[in-house]
Amino acid sequence: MNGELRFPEGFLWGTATAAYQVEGAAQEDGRGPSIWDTFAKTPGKVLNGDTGDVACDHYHRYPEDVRLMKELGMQAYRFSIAWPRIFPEKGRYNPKGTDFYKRLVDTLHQHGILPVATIYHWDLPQWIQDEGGWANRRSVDYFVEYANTLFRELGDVVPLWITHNEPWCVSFLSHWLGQHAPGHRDLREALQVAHHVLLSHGRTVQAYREAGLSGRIGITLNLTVVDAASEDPADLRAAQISDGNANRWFLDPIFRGSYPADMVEIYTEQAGPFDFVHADDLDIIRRPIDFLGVNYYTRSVVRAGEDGMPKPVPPAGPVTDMGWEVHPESLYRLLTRLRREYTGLPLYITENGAAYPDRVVDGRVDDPERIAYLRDHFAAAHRFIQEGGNLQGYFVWSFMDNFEWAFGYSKRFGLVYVDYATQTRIPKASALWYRDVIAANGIR
Ligand SMILES: OC[C@@H]1[C@@H](O)[C@H](O)[C@@H](O)c2nc(CNc3ccccc3)cn21
Repeated sequence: MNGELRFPEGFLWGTATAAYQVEGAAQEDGRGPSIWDTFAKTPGKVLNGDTGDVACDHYHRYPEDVRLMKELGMQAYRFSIAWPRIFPEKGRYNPKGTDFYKRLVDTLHQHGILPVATIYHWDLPQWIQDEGGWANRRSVDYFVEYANTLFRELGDVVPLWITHNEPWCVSFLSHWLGQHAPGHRDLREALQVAHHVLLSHGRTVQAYREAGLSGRIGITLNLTVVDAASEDPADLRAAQISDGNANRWFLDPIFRGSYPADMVEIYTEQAGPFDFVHADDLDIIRRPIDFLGVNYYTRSVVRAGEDGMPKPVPPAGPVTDMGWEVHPESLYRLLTRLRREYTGLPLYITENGAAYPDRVVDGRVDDPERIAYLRDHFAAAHRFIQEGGNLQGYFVWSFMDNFEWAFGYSKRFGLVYVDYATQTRIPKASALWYRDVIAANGIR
């Protein structure tokens, strides 16, 4: 059909969630507290004082949710595993925690849906934070013990593993900007956290190889395209610095085995010597992975501030309910850059989606903006594939509305609407549209 964009045979279409955002059951079956339980209960940190105590009650309703994924044609489901369910206290393994994920994965298999497990999606056990959290190098060993436990218990039923979701958010957003748990504002600590998270990634890739499992392992990075507000050299340099922080600080160690020199110079000046980087750390971090997960939502535009550092410029074009510019062409630009400058490995869009102020009218949720957003981003991905790009799958964020971190339940990213008062799920028009895209393996 004219104008139809078909994706390669075997292209993987899925959706994604994360444990703290959907599970609820915060104290069930031995789950211990995470830093997000602590953060959400701290006055002023999360809008309306919302918490993940109940969320979407996915812990109990996953059979219904998986059935709905199947009805909507989903081929894969990216979920995260809650570390505080597996090791609720120091040195205590909780098999009941693992049992939940065994039930979830078994249900996914029964419905022919591929399980994709994210080992860490921000819910650090509070007992580790009490020892300094990711800023303490000992967190690396705790993570490897946790990951090895998952490989032992779930390694033969989960084919795709993601070590970390968005090290940038775990480090800079949470320890420098202070917007996410634990809410610190210390650049040196953020750099130590970034390093230890990357080191734990490399150690876990090594552990996965040693476990001799037949699946694949990678990492998910939130990446963007940074444009300068003008051709003024100061704005161009500001964009370079912003790109260094957002993208190159993680891409370079993983794919080149070194931190970007321009950023090392800036950060050393601002935060002191990198004495937390040990001799063979970068060789561990750069251990070959099987795929790269890319979370893309928007591009950014920056100008130089008084100090020459990047300052965001408000979007000129259409934005989502998060205030993020809708810029699908930057997804194409990003993927093309990754292929040109970093890797020919398989790429997966492990998150892409949009929040809009969805409303139920006569039992239905019409979300034309989300359909347009997804269509345009699918088209950008298709253009990359047509030019030879090795994109192998796409996970829409999110399967259902859920706890949107510091925004609580005020932002709806789901393909499925959640009425939190009744826990009723209502597939939005975008879910029905996505079902047709998957069935056709393409867009019209
Ligand atoms: O904000 C939507 C999702 C969020 O719900 C996911 O848990 C998380 O993986 C996620 N990452 C981004 C993009 N990165 C980001 C940048 C600044 C603030 C928050 C997230 C968006 N999202």
